[in-house]
Amino acid sequence: MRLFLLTVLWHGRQIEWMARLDFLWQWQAYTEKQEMEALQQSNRKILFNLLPAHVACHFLEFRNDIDLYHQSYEKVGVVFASITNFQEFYTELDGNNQGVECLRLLNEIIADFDELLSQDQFAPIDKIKTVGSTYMAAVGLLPEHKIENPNDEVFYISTLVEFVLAMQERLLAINENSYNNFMLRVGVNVGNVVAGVIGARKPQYDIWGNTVNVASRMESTGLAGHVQISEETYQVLKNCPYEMHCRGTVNVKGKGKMTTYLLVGRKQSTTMRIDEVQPRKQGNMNMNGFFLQNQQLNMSNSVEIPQQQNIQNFCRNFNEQGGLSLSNMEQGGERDHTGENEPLLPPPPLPLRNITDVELGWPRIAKVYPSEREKRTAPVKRTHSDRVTSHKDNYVRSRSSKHAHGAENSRGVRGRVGSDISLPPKPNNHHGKSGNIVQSSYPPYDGPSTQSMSDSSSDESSTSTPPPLPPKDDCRLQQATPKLTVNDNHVNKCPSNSSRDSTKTREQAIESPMVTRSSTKSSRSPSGNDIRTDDISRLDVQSSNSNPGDNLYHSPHSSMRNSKATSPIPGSDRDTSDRSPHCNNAMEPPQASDSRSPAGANHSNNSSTPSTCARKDSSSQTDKSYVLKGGRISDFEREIKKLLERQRLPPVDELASVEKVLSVMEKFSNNKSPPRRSSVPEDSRGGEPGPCRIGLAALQQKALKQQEALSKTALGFRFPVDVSPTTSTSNSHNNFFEPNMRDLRRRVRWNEAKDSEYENLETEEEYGENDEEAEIRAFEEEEKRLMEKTNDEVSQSEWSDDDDSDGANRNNQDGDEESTGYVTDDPALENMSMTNEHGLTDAEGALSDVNSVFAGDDDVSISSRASSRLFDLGALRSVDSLNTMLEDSEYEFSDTHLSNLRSMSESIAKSFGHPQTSDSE
Ligand SMILES: Nc1ncnc2c1ncn2[C@@H]1O[C@H](COP(=O)(O)OP(=O)(O)OP(=O)(O)O)[C@@H](O)[C@H]1O
Repeated sequence: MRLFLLTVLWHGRQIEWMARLDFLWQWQAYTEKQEMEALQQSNRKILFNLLPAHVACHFLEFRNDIDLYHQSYEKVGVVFASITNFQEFYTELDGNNQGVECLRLLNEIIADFDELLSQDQFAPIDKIKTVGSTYMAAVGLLPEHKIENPNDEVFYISTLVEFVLAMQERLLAINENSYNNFMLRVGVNVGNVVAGVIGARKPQYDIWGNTVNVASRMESTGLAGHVQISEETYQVLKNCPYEMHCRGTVNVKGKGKMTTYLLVGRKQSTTMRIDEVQPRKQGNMNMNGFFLQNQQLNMSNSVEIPQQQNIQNFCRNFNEQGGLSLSNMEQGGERDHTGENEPLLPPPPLPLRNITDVELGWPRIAKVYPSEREKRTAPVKRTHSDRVTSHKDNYVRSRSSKHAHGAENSRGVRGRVGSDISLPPKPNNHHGKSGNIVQSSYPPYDGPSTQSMSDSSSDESSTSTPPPLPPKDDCRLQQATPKLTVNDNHVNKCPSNSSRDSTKTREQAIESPMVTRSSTKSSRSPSGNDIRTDDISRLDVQSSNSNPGDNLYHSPHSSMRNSKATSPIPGSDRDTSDRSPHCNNAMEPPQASDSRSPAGANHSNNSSTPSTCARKDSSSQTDKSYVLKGGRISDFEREIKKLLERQRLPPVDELASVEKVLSVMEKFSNNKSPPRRSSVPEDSRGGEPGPCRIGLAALQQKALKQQEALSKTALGFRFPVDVSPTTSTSNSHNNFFEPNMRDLRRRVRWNEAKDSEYENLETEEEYGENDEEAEIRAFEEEEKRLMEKTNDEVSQSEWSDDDDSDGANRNNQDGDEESTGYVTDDPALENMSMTNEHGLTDAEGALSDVNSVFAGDDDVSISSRASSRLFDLGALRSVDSLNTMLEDSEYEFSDTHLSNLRSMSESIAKSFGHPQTSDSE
């Protein structure tokens, strides 16, 4: 009994042990099977990734078949797409991990292209490989998407083109996110190929043949950003809604000259609504049905890896039924990709190849294809974006957030195919411009504003098209218009006014910042604005009686006061005549107008010692003045002093005559002015010479004398007497001013550099007399400079034709001469100083001479006034302001005189050179 019990116990233990062992074996077998299946799945994935499904099935079925797998195709579309400038982008540096970062970006680009293939519409396309940055794909290789008739050919080749355009869009999106400018150069060809798999290890599926070679040549000989197609491809696509242009003959290596075409993009008219497609349906086949069929096919075919299906059954079905079909896919359980709500429309299971050209209405096929949004209603499928790194995902997400073609929507967004189909394709402007990728990658030119242009063009006073200057120049360009209008009399007090009131500034006319600031119509004093008969008469009388040198150093202070005073103080001029120029230049501290003593006393004080001037720099106005003059007053003053001493100036009275000034002016102008003879006598207007013409006559006589002596002229230096009222026409104005427009524009540009200097003076109400005082100093400074220049010329005893060149040489020789910032491309003007950094321009000074003549101060003669620029700043006017003044005045100034005055001013402005200022000296 005891033995029996032991036996039973031992047997039970044996059974338990066997059971346990069996369990372990079974568990081990199970786990190993699971692992094997997982590995098998993985291998299948890899295989189906490496090879097309049908080729993979071939190798899975005939594992031991080592023969070459090959298959010939009659029609295949081949595309080569190369990122042309990736080589420039790729660099192996430490900063980019020896080029890894560059490759990372390339990988993302290629992955994006691959991702396109996961879209249903591009299911017929088979990626072949990538060679560097060249993407190679083909259509018509898959058994279910063979091109067997012309209709298929159009359809599939167009699909290939759509894929190319989608690639371009993707690349454009990548460029926008990566701040690159990658461009795609694409070549497409159609023809027969041989496909096969090469290699026992790492087998590679490839296609060969002349078609492939030509496609590659289309790419290599193509243009960046364009799609070059062969003649054969064009014949296929010629009825498709693509914009194609014949490029001509391209010399292809090994092929000779080939006619190629550039496929620019889709035609805009291809944006077709679904209701436009409906009439194209025939029988029970309509576009919706066609589309649905393709949807189903594509969705099925897109699942290249039959993971849930026995591979042998899959391959058997595949081979028996001639490839993937809808039924195959349905049997294979791939229908779940369509979703339960998908097939709302009756699915017409007609084969695609039965669709005729008319049925397809191909030109619409590409657009009838679901838009990107519709495509994303496709079955959920892991795309490349799911497999790439998180960086890639972030990149794609960020890009998708900016573009409608984001990658997120392609995942997990399931929709009703029928409803999607029934909806018209989403208008895709991006597609519409896809052919212009290059163009669209650049921002549109933002030209000048319409307002600005219209304003400029509408200004009838403009006689020449202004160059594309900044808008700020507009108002200044207008000032150069020869036609004097009432609006021209508005004064551009300072550039800042331009920004404040653009409308007004366009009407502003300035000759120079200095002149115009003092020639405000509204602020002009009556004495300054109106030329009275008695004033002119006194001018004329004084021109013949007064000593021209008396007022050489007449301070503008006194001039200003004299102009305002009913009775001038001649003594003041003499008091200031021997004054040191230091006190007369722009650095002289201004004094409050209300606190000024009478002119003579004041100037006596000022002229006492130069140090007196310096001691008066305590006022805020003085500080402002210093700022205005760039803080270089002392240098300029010192230089003038040196120059005067060095050149041993002749007596100032000799230089102060109007003849000298005119000769200087004419001499400068003669170098550039065309010969102009004054054929009109002073009294050409008939009747008695008006008081105003008395002043002019004085100038004319002087000028005529010089003109007769000098045969050379340039630039149309014209004296007031030059044109009679009867011969004065607008043409004469234009003829004269047109050559000067460029100079004036240059001058305007230069004046812009001084804008900031005048901003503080723009408000006359705020600064009041300070502006005038600053101008007074500026004119005094200019006076000295002009005197210095005159002395230089006088020291040569005779004017020579190469004055300008001499002046230019002098300027050039002074290496320490400061740049004025004036830039010109005109060699003749290169060395011609238009402005003085510290003060007025020469032209302004000369213009002030003319103004002084018209201002007609009683206490000074014309000659002295002209030479020493003793003029009232209140009376200092631009030609435009003179025009207004004359229009309002009782005197009948002809337009001719005005134009001549203006011409003279312009000529002077063009003729005088820079002052030679030097820090080193
Ligand atoms: N299967 C292919 N994959 C990639 N490129 C190909 C393929 N077949 C041809 N090409 C490319 O097509 C181009 C034309 O080839 P082809 O045989 O006509 O001239 P080739 O003398 O070989 O070209 P190359 O002088 O550029 O080497 C070649 O640059 C080649 O790289």
